[in-house]
Amino acid sequence: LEPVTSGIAVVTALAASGLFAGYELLKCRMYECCDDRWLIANLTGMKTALESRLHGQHLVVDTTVRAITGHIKNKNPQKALVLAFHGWTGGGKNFVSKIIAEHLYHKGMESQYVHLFIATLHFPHASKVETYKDQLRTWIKGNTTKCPRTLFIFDEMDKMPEGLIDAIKPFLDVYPEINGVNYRKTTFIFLSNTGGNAITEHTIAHWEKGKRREEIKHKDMENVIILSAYNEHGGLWHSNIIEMNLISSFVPFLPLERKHVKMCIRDDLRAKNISDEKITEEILSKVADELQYHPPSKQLFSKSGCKRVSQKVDLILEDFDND
Ligand SMILES: Nc1ncnc2c1ncn2[C@@H]1O[C@H](COP(=O)(O)OP(=O)(O)OP(=O)(O)O)[C@@H](O)[C@H]1O
Repeated sequence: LEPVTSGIAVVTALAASGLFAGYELLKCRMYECCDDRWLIANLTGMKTALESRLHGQHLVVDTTVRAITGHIKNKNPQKALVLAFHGWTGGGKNFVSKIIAEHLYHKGMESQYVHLFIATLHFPHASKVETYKDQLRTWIKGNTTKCPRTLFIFDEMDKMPEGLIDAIKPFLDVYPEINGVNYRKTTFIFLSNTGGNAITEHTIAHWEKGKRREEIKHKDMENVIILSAYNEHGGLWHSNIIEMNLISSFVPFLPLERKHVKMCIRDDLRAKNISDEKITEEILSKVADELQYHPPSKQLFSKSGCKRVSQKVDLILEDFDND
């Protein structure tokens, strides 16, 4: 009887594992899994979307696309990808993060493999920095274990308790693995307003020399940002992550000019189903006039970038309804 019993056991085990594999396959068709079906890596689409939807940020498109493409295409990257987005409010840092998420994950920002931390929401008390450090390490470890290609976005880095981000330094370094977890395929994006003033000053100096905005080089701006991020108070202040060169790329967001604001206004009107023939230069100017520009003597850049555009457009939508 013995060979028969063991034979039955083998068949049962095989059937069970077959059933389980079938169930997993079916489950991953319907629900998000950490596989190629859901981790779409649409790099061409990402480039096209950034080129067509992001206005006035030539340095961002270039550096971001290159860094992400290099990291994703490398089957065995040496370390996690760490991008530091710096610039004034409303220049598109969150917007770009969203575009990246949408082209790397089928479910975009809704993906369970995309995590957004907002400093004032998740880490509001400087006195609790030690607790936050433990929570952050546990959270990142748990999520990277679930899916190695996870995206972590940290918004408001400038408002993050100082020293906190250094807790994740080992995850950003070149270790093959830490306690059995490999962090090298993860991507971290840090969003920050630090460096915004320095970027603006540099952009004004460039403009005063009569040069085109598109001639501003990433290399010049990168040094400007590193100094500001390290010396201005905020999450990266005197950070080991900068000292140890663990940031793969510092990405400068330039202050937006009136002409870029007008492009954002046009996008917003189109998104609100206003037809192109109704979007006149007069309308664009009318909305653009609602925003504030500086420096006072030159009125070059929108103080809030494109951030308040949608609200301002809402104010004139009634004019279209009455047409
Ligand atoms: N360069 C841009 N091109 C096109 N649209 C933009 C650009 N910058 C901002 N926008 C629009 O303005 C909105 C607000 O911008 P966003 O939240 O990305 O700015 P931010 O740089 O993250 O600001 P903050 O530093 O205040 O968080 C975006 O959702 C987008 O619609």
